[in-house]
Amino acid sequence: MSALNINNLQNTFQDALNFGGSPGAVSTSPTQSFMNSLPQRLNAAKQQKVLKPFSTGDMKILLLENVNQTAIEIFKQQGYQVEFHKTAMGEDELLGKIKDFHAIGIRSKTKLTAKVLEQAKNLICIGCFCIGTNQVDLNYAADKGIAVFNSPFSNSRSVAELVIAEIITLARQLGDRSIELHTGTWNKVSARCWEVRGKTLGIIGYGHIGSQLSVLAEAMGLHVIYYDIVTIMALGTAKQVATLDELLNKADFVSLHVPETPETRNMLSAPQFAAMKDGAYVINASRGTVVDIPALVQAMKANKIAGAALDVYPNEPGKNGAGTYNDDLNSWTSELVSLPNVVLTPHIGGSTEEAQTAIGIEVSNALSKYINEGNSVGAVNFPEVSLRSLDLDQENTVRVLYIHQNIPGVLKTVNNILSNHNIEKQFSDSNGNIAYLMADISQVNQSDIKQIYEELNQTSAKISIRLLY
Ligand SMILES: NC(=O)c1ccc[n+]([C@@H]2O[C@H](COP(=O)([O-])OP(=O)(O)OC[C@H]3O[C@@H](n4cnc5c(N)ncnc54)[C@H](O)[C@@H]3O)[C@@H](O)[C@H]2O)c1
Ligand SMILES: O=C(O)[C@H](O)COP(=O)(O)O
Repeated sequence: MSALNINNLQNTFQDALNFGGSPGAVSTSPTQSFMNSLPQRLNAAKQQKVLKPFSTGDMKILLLENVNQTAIEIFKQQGYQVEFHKTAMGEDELLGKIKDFHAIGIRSKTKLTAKVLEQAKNLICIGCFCIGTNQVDLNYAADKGIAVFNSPFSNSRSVAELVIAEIITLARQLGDRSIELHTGTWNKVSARCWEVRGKTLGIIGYGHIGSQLSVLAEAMGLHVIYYDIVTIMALGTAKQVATLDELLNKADFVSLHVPETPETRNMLSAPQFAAMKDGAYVINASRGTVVDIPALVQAMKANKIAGAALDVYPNEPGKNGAGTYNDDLNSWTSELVSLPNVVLTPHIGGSTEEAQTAIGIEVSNALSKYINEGNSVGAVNFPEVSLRSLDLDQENTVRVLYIHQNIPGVLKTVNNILSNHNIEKQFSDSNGNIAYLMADISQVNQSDIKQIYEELNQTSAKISIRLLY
């Protein structure tokens, strides 16, 4: 049994991968019970037999940003070579390195730009071991036939819990009282300190995190309103409002939970702060570009905004350590840190043991299934294609993975090439400019394989081909 992994960029037979073992599937689920049973799940995932390349030692995976150890264990279990780094990598370092790897695992700091991906001649897939995927040029990756996976909700609860803590922290000025005592000042005050019961929380973006936050906030007696670009079912007694301005006019606490997009850039800036209630609070644990920080600083200096909790920033350091967060990265840092009732955290919304373990398992399994079987379910930039595992008991069966431009006539051409064999099963789907065909063909002799590859490689719509057998 062997498999060809042929990348269109080189137009050569690049890797010869084989696979053996019994077909199987590793499934994950994001529920609380899933999180509670993580150790058992990890063991199960490790023990489960999956289709895997025979020469797994050829697969090279680069893991950055201290991706959870569970991922390393699962990749090693597959037999892949793993290179692990605790920090993010800058563009120059990536440009020199990425061409050697078949897969890369990152979190929110490493930028996979078109310039970097252009050098990624061997890259099959990218794993974002987090929710956000804005750090990857998703369209460019798709155009190159590189599938991108993430973990859509494994850290949602962790972020929602952090925001709950911040709502009370801001209402009671806990950050300032703590700093004062740390520096020797006893300052027992009740002025402008409030209970949160009966206050209104305005949630911008009612997705996985926003809706989870809604449930927790109502349990503490907050009234919840939310604004979203799509109509979403309210949980509990929360109410969707029609406009952002309506939310800003009514909320005592405003918490942002939108992705980084062109539309969300500076979503809260001077006009939005002006529209908020006097003495309102702002919480941003989404992306640093969503809040115009200089405008926030002005609104706080004018006593319009009574406090802010920020977990994310327009420029974030790629590693931990003193001096990494300073005016070199963000020109407004010194003004922000000098304001009262400002809570600053270093992008830790999703940084809990539970979330990181769950993400490690989920994303490494998704990447393994894509590498070993071609299964792209869960990809964020790519057609989602899956076939049940290849029947390894059946002799002379080959799985064809053909990624191509989404233009008319391609399936006819490809099926013509495959037509001398028996097409056991086939699935094709498209997403924008990209289409992906997966087919299991039987009655294929060793000598046919090279010919199939060469004929597929001649097709003008081809982006990349892998043959698993
Ligand atoms: N601080 C952290 O550590 C941390 C952790 C996880 C996620 N995040 C960030 O939080 C974001 C939200 O996460 P999620 O899992 O809830 O995402 P999600 O996709 O489940 O929800 C996002 C919601 O925002 C809405 N939305 C999009 N554009 C909007 C706009 N212009 N106006 C109003 N609503 C809009 C969407 O319709 C959706 O309902 C992520 O994209 C990520 O950037 C940060
Ligand atoms: O997108 C996410 O999931 C969060 O921003 C967390 O990112 P991190 O894994 O880099 O902490």
